[in-house]
Amino acid sequence: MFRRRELEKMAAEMKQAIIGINLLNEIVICNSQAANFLGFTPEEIIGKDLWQILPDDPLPSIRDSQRMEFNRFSRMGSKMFIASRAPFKDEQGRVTGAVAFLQDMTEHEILKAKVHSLQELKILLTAIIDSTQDAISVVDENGLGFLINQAYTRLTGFTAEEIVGKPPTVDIAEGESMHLKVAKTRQPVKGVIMKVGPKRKEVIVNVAPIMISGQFRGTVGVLHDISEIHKLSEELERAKRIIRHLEAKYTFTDIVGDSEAIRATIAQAERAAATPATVLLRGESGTGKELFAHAIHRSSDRQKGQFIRVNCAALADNLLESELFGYVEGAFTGAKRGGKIGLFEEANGGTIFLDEIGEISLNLQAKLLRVLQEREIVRVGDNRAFHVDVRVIAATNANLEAELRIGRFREDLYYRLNVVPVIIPPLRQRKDDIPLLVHHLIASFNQEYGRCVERIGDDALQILLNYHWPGNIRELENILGRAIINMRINETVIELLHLPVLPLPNSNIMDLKMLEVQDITVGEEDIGFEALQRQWERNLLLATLQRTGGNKTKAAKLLQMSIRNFYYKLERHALI
Ligand SMILES: Nc1ncnc2c1ncn2[C@@H]1O[C@H](COP(=O)(O)OP(=O)(O)OP(=O)(O)O)[C@@H](O)[C@H]1O
Repeated sequence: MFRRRELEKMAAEMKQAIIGINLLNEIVICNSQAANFLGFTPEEIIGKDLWQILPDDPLPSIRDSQRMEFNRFSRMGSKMFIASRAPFKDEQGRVTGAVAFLQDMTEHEILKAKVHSLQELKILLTAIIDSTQDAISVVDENGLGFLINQAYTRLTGFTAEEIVGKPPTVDIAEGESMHLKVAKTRQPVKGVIMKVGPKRKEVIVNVAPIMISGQFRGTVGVLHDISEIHKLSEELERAKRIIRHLEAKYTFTDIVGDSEAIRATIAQAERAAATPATVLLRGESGTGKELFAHAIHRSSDRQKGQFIRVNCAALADNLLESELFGYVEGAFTGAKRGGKIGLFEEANGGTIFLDEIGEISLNLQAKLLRVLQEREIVRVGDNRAFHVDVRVIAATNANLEAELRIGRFREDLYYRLNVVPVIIPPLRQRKDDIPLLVHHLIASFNQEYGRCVERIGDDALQILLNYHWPGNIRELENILGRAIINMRINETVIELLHLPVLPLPNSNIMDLKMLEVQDITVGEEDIGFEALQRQWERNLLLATLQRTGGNKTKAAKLLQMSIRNFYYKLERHALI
C-alpha cells in the first residue's frame, strides 16, 4: 500500500500515467501523462467523479477490498491499456483512496502479453497434471490424443510423441477404447479393467467427457495400476490377520463362573496353557470354546505371537486348504501372482485355533496330521516342505469317537489332537453360574447399548434357572439382549414380561403348530408375519440343534439343507 503524499510525488516525477480517487470516488491524483492518455488536461480531471471519466474502472472496489491488482487488460473507447491498481492510506494508516497505474498498449503488444500469460498458464497446468500420481490421458473432440502426463508414461511406457495426434486405440493391448465410447455416448464410464502398453499392464480406467459451455470438447481418462490395488488388498488382508490376532482378547479371568465344573475346566486349561501341547477343546455350541482358546494363548509363552482363528466349517475344502497351507504361483486358476502364504506360516511362533475341526475332509486331515507330526507344511502346488512352529488348539462339538467308528475321522489325527482334551461343561450342568453370568452380561449390555439395567427380578431369574439351555451361554446372551431391548428406557429390572418365550425342552421340531404357539412374544413390535416367521425360524434352528446335541452337521442334515446354508442362518439369528 502507498501513502498519498508519496503517490503525488511519484505522479509528478514518473513517466507512467497515474490516476487516483478518494473515498467519494473523486479523482484526486492525475499526472499529465494520465490526463494526456485520457484526452484531457489535469485541471479538467482533478475533482471529477471517476465514473464520468472511466465508467468501468474497478478502482472503488480495489479501495474497499484493500487488495491489489496487477496488469489487468482494460479498454477505454478504442484505447487498450493495462493497469495495476492498489489502495492508498493517509498518514494515520487509514485507507483513503485507490490509485491506478495505466500503461498504453497497442493491439499487438496486448496480444503478445496475452500469449505470454497463456503460455504461463499452460506451464502451470502441465506442472499440475504431472505432479499427480494418477495416469491421465486427454483425447480431443476429433478423437485424437491431445495430452498425457508423466504418470501415464511411467505406467504405459508411451511418450507424448507416440500418443498426441494419434487415435486413442494406440495404447490398448486388450479391451475397447473408453475414450471412443465416452465420445459416442457422452456418458462417463467407471472402473473398466483393460490392458495397456507393450507390457500389457492391467489397469482400471475411468473416463469422463469434457464439456465446455455445453459443447463437447473431448474426453479425459484416469488410469490406475491394478498391481497397486493388488498390493493394497494384500496389505489389507495382512491387517485383517493382525486384527484376528488382536481378537485374542480374553484371559482366564474373563471366563465367568464359580461352579465346581467350570473351575475344574479352567484349572485343566491353565495346566495345558503352560505346556506346548496341542489342545482339543470339546463342548456344545456356545459353551465358550473360543473364549478358552483365547485364554490359553494369552497365558502361554506364545502370547506375543499371532493368534489366528479358522472356522473349518465355514470354508469349502479346497479354499480351506489354500488358506491353511498357502499356495505357489500358478497352483490353480485364479491363484494370485507370487502365490500366497498360508495361515500356518502366518501363525509361526503363535497359535492357530482350528474351530469345528470335526468338519474337515479326510484329505485335509492327512495334511494336518503332517503338521502335527513333522511340524512341516507344504504349500498347494509345491513340493518343498517348510518348518513351522505353531501351537494348535482345535475345538469341536461333534462326537469325534462316533466319527472315528464310521471312518469319517482319522484315528491317528484324533490321538494327535487329543493330547490334552479340555471338556467344557454345558450350561445346564452348571446352572449355579447363571446368576453370575447374568450379572456379567447385564454389565456388558449396559455398556454396549448405553443402558442402566441394574439386575434381574426373581421370577425372571427362576425361568432362566429352569431352562435347559441348548444354546448355552451364547443363547443366554441372546435372551438377555432381547430382554433389554424389550425394556423401556427407565426400567432397571429385567422382569418376566421382558423375556422372550423360551422353547420347551422336548418340542417336536416338525410340529409347526406347536412352534407357532410358543413363538408369540410379549413386545408389540414382535407381532406381525415377518417377526413371527423370524422367531419361528430361530426356534426351529435351536430346537434342531438341541435334538442333535449341538451337532450342526447333523442338524443341517435333519433340516435337509447344506451345512453352509445352515451356518448362514445361524449367523443371521446370532446363534454363532
Ligand atoms: N464362561 C463365560 N463367561 C463369559 N462369557 C462367556 C463364557 N462362556 C462363553 N461366553 C460367551 O458366550 C459366547 C459364546 O462363546 P464361544 O463363541 O466361545 O462359544 P463356542 O463354544 O466357541 O461356540 P461354537 O461351538 O458355536 O463356535 C461368547 O460371546 C462368549 O464371550
